[in-house]
Amino acid sequence: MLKIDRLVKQYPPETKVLKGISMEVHHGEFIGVVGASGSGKTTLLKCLALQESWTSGSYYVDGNDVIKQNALLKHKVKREFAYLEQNPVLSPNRKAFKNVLIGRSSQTPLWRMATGMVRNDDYMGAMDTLELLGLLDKAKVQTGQLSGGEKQRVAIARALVHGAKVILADEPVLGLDPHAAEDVMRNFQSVCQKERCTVIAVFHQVELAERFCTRIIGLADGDIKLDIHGRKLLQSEKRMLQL
Ligand SMILES: Nc1ncnc2c1ncn2[C@@H]1O[C@H](COP(=O)(O)OP(=O)(O)OP(=O)(O)O)[C@@H](O)[C@H]1O
Repeated sequence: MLKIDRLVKQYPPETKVLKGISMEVHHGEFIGVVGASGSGKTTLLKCLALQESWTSGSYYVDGNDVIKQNALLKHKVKREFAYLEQNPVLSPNRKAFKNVLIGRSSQTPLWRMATGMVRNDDYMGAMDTLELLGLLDKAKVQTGQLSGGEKQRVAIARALVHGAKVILADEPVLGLDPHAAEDVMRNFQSVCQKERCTVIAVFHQVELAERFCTRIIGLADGDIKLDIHGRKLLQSEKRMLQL
């Protein structure tokens, strides 16, 4: 479904952060990206989400060359891919479902955004997604009053609500205690399985990637140094990735 061929990302004047990443991603995979701080994990996700330009390389989505083709295809990719940023910003004074609705804003006419009049479909979509994430009972609670794990699930719901096929999540459980992180990950995984999403997620904690991902990619110094399926990392592999 995704084919990345020799992706190079260089920031001016000459900081080469990604040095020629090649990989294929198949439909339904749940990939964990691990690596030491500064290895290029966030940059990789941003390039895949087209939030960052590519210095060079080819990118095929369902066989279409995204880099070379027209703006329409880029727009389609951006719409069908959800990018869940590190530390997502939520409005604490809005109810949880209103924060989720922001995820549908690209499909909402301006006048509705301005007047706050929500279409029934949008409302139902937000509530359905919150239910899938086990948060229906908190849908009308002010977001600022939710726990860290609940806020994280609101952010995930916001990313999911526009029916994304591919989810690119940067540290989806950042800052949560192990118990809450496990809970959020379990929800996240089951929703993605149910909705048949493909996921690429960055993790600081290798154990979470080992527990929830079907495949683990290890980055070091801007390149893929490890690509394993269905098993834990060996101690020697952790040392190589400086984890
Ligand atoms: N906009 C930018 N301009 C210049 N250099 C950048 C920019 N963004 C990132 N970098 C550099 O690219 C390198 C990789 O950054 P990136 O955020 O991708 O790493 P990471 O593996 O996600 O790190 P962490 O685990 O600490 O979040 C870092 O050395 C960083 O300083």
